[in-house]
Amino acid sequence: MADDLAPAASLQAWWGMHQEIDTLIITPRDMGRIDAAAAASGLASYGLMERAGQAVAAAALRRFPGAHRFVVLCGPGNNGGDGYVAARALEAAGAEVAVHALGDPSALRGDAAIALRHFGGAPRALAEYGPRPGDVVVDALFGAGLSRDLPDEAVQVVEAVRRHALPVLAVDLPSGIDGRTGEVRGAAFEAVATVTFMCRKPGHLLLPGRTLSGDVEVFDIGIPGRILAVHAGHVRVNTPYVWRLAEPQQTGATHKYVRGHLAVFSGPATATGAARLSAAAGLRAGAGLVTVLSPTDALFANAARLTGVMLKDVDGEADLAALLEDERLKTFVLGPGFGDAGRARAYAGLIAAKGRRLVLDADGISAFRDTPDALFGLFAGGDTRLVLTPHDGEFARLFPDLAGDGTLSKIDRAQKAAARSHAAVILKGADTVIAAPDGRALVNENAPPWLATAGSGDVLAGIVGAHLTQGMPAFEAAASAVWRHGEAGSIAGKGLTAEDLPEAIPPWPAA
Ligand SMILES: NC(=O)C1=CN([C@@H]2O[C@H](COP(=O)(O)OP(=O)(O)OC[C@H]3O[C@@H](n4cnc5c(N)ncnc54)[C@H](O)[C@@H]3O)[C@@H](O)[C@H]2O)[C@@H](O)CC1
Ligand SMILES: [K+]
Repeated sequence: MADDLAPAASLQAWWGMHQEIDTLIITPRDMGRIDAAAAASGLASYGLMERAGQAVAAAALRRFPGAHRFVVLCGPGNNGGDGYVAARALEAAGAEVAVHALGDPSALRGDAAIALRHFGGAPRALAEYGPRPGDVVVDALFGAGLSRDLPDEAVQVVEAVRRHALPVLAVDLPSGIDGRTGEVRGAAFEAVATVTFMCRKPGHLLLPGRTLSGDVEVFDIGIPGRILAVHAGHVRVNTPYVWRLAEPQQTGATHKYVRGHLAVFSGPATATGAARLSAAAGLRAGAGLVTVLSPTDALFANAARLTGVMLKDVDGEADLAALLEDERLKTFVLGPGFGDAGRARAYAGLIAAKGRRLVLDADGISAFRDTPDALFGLFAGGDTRLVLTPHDGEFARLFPDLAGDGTLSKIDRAQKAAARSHAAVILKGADTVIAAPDGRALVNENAPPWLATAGSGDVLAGIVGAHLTQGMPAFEAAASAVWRHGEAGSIAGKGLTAEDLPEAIPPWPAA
């Protein structure tokens, strides 16, 4: 199994065409490379720290004009250094400031030691901090360098601040959030807002870090975009910038077959609704034609409830094999409400053998729980023709080792799964990650919380299918589907049901 990601150099060029600095997601490891490159280019690193700390102070003053006191908590690394700069700037602005340090400040090195020297004051010990009403906490204990669980001393302060319900402004990341994974290491501050530098980190977008970061402000401390772009990895925020060049062309001459024919497999008579939701979403999302392929016993149930979408009796492999003779049927959605695992495996095999594209969702994914490698083998080689849309539970069925590896972030899991399965993987959740076999990954952030409702996934599968059948590459088809699905959730609004979603799928965003 080739799990090692070795993104091709050409990917850098791929991103280059889609480059927008504010869509970059920089891991702490990428940030190390960027720091080194910035230093090599002659940028003075203390200048970066000075601008970072000043930005934090400005945010504190702007966000908390009524603060009685700013309590700056400074850690043993450069995050603490930012804190000392901020403390100095807050004092210069006339605010009341208290500074408490974790560890011995005289042990600070490099830029952080310079920042302490410029601050000039003597920080008190962290354990001496006694929360008071009116305090605003500026959390500069740990940022990108957090490498293990928070020490007890810090945990106690986190708890005291929470007990007193004091507002927290975090520097770079709330202390305790792992910047690479978004996980809590022992305990973490819950920030009203976080000021981070240049780009967001995975910990700002992946849960629970996303929630605990509050509003994230990204401040430009002066590292040239060119350096960021070259040394960034292959993770971005899912925005139209990433896939707009792959959007299907809508010309006056667009013909329904040019826009592609999508087929969605229905489950048995007792479970047909999921397929119809997918089909309705596929039609709305731009497929020229959509057909529900129904087992014979479910034909009536489907026929009574379909308009616009066509219906065909497909009740077994022979029927499907015959249907696959029609070259215009390019894309299939298999899984929503499907039920029959044996039949799902057989259908997937036929679709793969005929070189068609497949969105495998729900029961279609679970059907391969005992033989995931058989599925991955079906779609190996050539362009990516498979899109997998698991939630965490389904993911664990196909990739139990990845699901159980606590060292991996959600981004890592999706990337490794995509490489292994030769599929574009949509790892669903409030922080959906989309990954390609070549190592590209996107984190989605436009989904409102109420989108997590029964049937929502069926709609998403249909949108992916519509995009694939219009000829979009799998990764772009998947990513743009997740984005349009999120927009549909916002448009349909709070209290939506999945039935409301197809109607609410928005047009493509203006290029
Ligand atoms: N990357 C950049 O270009 C810039 C980074 N800046 C700041 O620098 C920060 C990163 O600085 P560092 O790499 O020094 O990292 P941190 O300041 O986040 O923490 C690293 C220090 O904490 C120690 N440490 C890590 N986990 C610990 C734990 N659980 N318990 C006790 N000690 C622990 C490490 O040994 C190290 O001394 C960023 O978060 C940001 O705030 C800014 O100064 C602006 C420029
Ligand atoms: K922090």
